[in-house]
Amino acid sequence: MTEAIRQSLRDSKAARWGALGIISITMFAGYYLTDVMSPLKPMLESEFGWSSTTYGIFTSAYGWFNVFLLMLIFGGIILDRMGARFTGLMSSGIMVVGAAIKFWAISNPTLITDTTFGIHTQVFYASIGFAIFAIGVEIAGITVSKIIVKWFKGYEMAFAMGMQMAVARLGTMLALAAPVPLAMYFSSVHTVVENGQLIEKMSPSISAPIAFALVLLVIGFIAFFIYMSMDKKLELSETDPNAEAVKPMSMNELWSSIFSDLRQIIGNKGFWLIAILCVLFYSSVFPFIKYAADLMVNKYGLSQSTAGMIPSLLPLGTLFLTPIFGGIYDKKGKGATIMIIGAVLILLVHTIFSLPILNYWYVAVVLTIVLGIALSLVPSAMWPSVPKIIPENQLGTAFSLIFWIQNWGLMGVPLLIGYVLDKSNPEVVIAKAAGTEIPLYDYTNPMMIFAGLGALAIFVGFLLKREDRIKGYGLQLPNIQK
Ligand SMILES: NCCCC[C@H](NC(=O)[C@@H](N)CCCCN)C(=O)O
Repeated sequence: MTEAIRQSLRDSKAARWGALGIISITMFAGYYLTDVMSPLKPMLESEFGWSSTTYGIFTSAYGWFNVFLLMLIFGGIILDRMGARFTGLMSSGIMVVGAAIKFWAISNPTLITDTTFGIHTQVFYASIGFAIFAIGVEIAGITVSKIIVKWFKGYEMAFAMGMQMAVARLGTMLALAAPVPLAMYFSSVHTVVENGQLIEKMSPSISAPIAFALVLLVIGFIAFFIYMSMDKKLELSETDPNAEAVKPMSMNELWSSIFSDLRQIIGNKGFWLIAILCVLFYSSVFPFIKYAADLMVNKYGLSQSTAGMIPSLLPLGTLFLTPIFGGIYDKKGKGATIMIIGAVLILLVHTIFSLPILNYWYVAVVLTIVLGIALSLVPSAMWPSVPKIIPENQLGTAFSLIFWIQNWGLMGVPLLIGYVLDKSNPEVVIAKAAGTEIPLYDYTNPMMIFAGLGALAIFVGFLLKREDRIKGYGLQLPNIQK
């Protein structure tokens, strides 16, 4: 046994970090497409006539198929049964298809005037594309998590997860900073009649940043092909030539193994606490990112072209901090405590954002940086804690269930925020309908919702710490085995 472990490919530092580098490219591209529309919200409103509710519908599409069609859960089951190579290739292919549909919808001006199922046809197809893409990016996320456990267990696992998340956040950062400059760079000039006069108008190309995403996703798809050969080598290096071949399962055995896995996972209280903490935490960060640029325009008086800059600082801090906190967890432990501190920061930041005072851009910068620290703390400890609660052969299913629960929040919260924003600002809705000058949105209520999620996350964090004490999961212990 010891001999077999010593000869495994994952014992080579270069091999495991090389594998991580390759799969990180796929996730980088996925995260870029996920948030590419955020800084474009004001443009979508002015160019295509979207409202905040429309934008909320589009954004919530991320969870439609994952949540209602249980795509994520199927993805986890497929991952545990078919393996990382098949699932990774399938999911990165789905990402490309979804992004292509979204690109087609956004770049097709003939869709602007019609409606489908009661919504703007353009929004409908863009949302369908985004929903398909989201199946891919979420299943790719769980696949990558399982791949990291496979290569790094007993080694620097939290650090590796932190590094992968850092590269993915680079994608988020690019998505917040690049789309407006890209849309402006590819803008076109056309002549319109206004007040009886012919005037030249600049129209930004909203589809250009999405075309860029499509190119990145194709590169990510190709990168996964390269990873597949490494995965095969890893498996060969760990296969015992004298071991008997595994007997294929009958259909009945397959179903009963799936149900037995599901039963064991959902009967585990630690799993539920991690999943609830996950949905509360992520719902107070990722949906916030979707509105952050708009918040900067409306609360802090920034121009549309610079508004994405401050939110892009959020992932910037996480690039360095997530691996650092992951490294601390690997060496010193204290996973539950790290998650609680992150949740406290969330509450603090969103409470200050909700106050109708301190409307200075530099306050927004400081708050965004602190939010970035929270976005480093919680994930750096949360994800490497899952393998301490769930056995490796059920990890794909467990990650997929956690992501599934999280997706309820990623889908519901942006929709809720868009709705609350329109409801709390009827004068904006009226002005848009009348075509008069649009007043600023008041973001107090949406930000209070985000703060409330942070408060609940702190509570659940303490429950998790208590459960860890009772069950001895080892969340407060280091990951590296000496
Ligand atoms: N190895 C940990 C993987 C989880 C990383 C986590 N991603 C998610 O939670 C996704 N379900 C949602 C991604 C949304 C992308 N903006 C993360 O912290 O990114």
